[in-house]
Amino acid sequence: MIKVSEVFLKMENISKSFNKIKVLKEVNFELRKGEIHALVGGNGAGKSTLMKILTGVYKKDSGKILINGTKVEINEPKDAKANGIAMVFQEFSLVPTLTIAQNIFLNQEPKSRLGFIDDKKCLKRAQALLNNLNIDVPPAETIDKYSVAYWQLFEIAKALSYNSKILIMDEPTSSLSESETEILFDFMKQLKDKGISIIYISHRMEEVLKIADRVTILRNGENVLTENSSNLTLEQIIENIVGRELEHSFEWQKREIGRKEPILKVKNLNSKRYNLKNISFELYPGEILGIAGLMGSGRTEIVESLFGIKSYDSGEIMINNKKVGIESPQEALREGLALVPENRRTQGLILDHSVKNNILLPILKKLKGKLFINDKEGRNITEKLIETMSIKTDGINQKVKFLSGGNQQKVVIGKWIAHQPEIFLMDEPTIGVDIGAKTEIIELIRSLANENKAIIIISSELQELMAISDRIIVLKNGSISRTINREDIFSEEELQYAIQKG
Ligand SMILES: Nc1ncnc2c1ncn2[C@@H]1O[C@H](COP(=O)(O)OP(=O)(O)OP(=O)(O)O)[C@@H](O)[C@H]1O
Repeated sequence: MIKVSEVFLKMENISKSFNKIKVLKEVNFELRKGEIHALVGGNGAGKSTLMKILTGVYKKDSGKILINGTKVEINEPKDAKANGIAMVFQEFSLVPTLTIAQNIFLNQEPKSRLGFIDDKKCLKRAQALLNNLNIDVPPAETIDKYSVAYWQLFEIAKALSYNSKILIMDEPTSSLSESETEILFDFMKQLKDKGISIIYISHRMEEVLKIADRVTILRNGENVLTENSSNLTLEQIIENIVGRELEHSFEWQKREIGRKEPILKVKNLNSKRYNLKNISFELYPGEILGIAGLMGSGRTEIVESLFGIKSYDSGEIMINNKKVGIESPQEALREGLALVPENRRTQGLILDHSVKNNILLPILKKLKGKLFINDKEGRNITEKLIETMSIKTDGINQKVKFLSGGNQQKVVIGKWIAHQPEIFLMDEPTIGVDIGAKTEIIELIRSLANENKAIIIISSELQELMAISDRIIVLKNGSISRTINREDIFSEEELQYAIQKG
């Protein structure tokens, strides 16, 4: 066992500005050998920027970095790699059709003397690495046979393949189920015992308290606290992140819904390709319907089928008692649906466009005056949304790619709110969103429902699902195993049990 005390990495007085705006203000951060150190903070607090400086993606304006007491210069990614610093990517960079070994050594394949890729050497090295990490899988197998939790482990193995001593993990559990998270946490504890230090970025505070030895909180580019996690409570962490008491909470409120005529009826939806079996349910105006289930249970497939992204073999979708045959997102929009997708980077935003253009995109037609687009109205809508959703941006013309992850997510939601659909489909709408904004988004969804909008929400965060849903559909292997009124569920554990057992 490594004794967690030796300071391994020190970042001293790190400052960084973008366009004269200081996003890091003399930040100090320290990492011990064999330590799991959580780096937390609100959206735009500066976590990623600090880590991008450590990994050589951005250059710091001032401050210094020391490893084992010696000052190091990290000016580009290869300097970070040479100093044993590796980032585990949240958006997986693995290729499903390649083997575990090929994925681990992708772009750094062992070569034969003649310069060809040496598959045997690759397999042997992968086996040694996997053995060392106690990952019991055959390296010659393709990775598509494994669950996302294992993909995470392969990503970590890949990061460790060049002898990294510091691992940076950015929201690693956001697409993992509870049991998969356990697999990852056990693995992280093993790495810790091997003397590897982990910087753990997360917006899930219960997990932070569970896995981290110490916690550093950034707020508005400043380090406001570094403390042993055993000395901290959940409330203290949240208060320091937000800088004030939370305005809203995760408490469930019973809402009255007039269940006369459903706005949406789904009857016997089947899809062999996407493994959906006899999906039938109804959604009422003003209702928030939660969808719970494990990864791969068919949650995303249902909303994508409704939105015309995925096709289905048989079944019926009715909106306002009229049968619809939605075959594309454009048709779905016309029928009054909107989807906040799970993967905002590829499906939700045009990163090179401004906040304003992204928000106005779905309503451009509505804004078109006789000859030109009504710019003033567009600006007003955008400014109002930025304010109500507390989107942290330099202005309405800032390119979305320069916003922090959580603020990008708010833009995705904002753009569909501006569109004012009758039916909202939301797939993990608060992934990457900080705790303060999460409660605000929950409140916002409630107010949409109070305006009689109908909402379907998928979330793997049960606390969130319990806080917001009026009814919950539980999915198992592509079928609805149960539909439960929220008032009949008394604890998160009960819902967890229903999800696992069906
Ligand atoms: N390349 C850039 N150009 C301009 N501004 C930037 C750039 N990168 C980051 N910023 C700004 O710096 C601030 C800090 O962003 P950063 O991504 O570090 O936040 P974060 O704490 O990681 O947030 P999140 O939890 O949302 O991921 C934000 O206001 C962001 O808009």
